[in-house]
Amino acid sequence: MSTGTLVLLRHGESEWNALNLFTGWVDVHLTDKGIGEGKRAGELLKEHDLLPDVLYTSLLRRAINTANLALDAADRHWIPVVRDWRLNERHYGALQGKNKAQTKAEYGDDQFMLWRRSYDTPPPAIEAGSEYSQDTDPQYADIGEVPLTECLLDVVKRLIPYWEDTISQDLRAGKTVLVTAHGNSLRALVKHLDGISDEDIASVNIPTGIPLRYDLDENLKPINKGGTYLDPEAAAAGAAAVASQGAK
Ligand SMILES: O=C(O)[C@@H](CO)OP(=O)(O)O
Repeated sequence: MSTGTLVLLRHGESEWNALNLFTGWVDVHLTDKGIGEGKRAGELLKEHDLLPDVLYTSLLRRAINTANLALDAADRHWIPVVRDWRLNERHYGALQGKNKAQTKAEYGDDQFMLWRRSYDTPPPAIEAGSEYSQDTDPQYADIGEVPLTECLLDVVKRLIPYWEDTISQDLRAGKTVLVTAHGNSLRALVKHLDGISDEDIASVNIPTGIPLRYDLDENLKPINKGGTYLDPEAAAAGAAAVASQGAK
């Protein structure tokens, strides 16, 4: 059987994306625009005859709800679903709930970029038990130690073993796999797939709500390096908008 097809989808715009707040593991809702993006993503899947056999999502409602909207629009609402915390967004530590523009103004461009896009420098840890910490959240009771902050390297360390054990196996079995997750958890996966260096990953940004298709060889290496967005123009505009967050 030939190797399956991978489709990555970042959730649609969330309420905290719209407010320009660092989000991480805070479980915020989609905006009306985000709901529309989820539906549009499903229409794109249908138009491109890219119909998933199985869905993987994080445990966060913005990814779960985006995937449900997309699959409903693509008439694939019935496929099996696997949800796992290892697909969660990067934990943003003490920055969770803080405004990006204010953080940039307060700490300066370099520190802001270091926290936001460096590979191995995590933001300061969030205080356990504080409003935007997940350390006492029953949702994560069985995962051992809930992170108090993460850099992208930490996400790679939790996500890639999971990828090897689960998603890869479905791809090797020839399935079309939809992974609905987050800006930074998908950056970790794209880094692994495309072999992007620790430095170059800083300039890779994933737009909300646009399916990104990867065709993989038998070693699960991309045949189309960087993948192919189903709406390339909207994806370029969306990625540029993510890159410039914090500017205002
Ligand atoms: O706030 C976040 O959790 C992420 C994704 O929205 O933001 P950033 O793109 O700044 O890493």
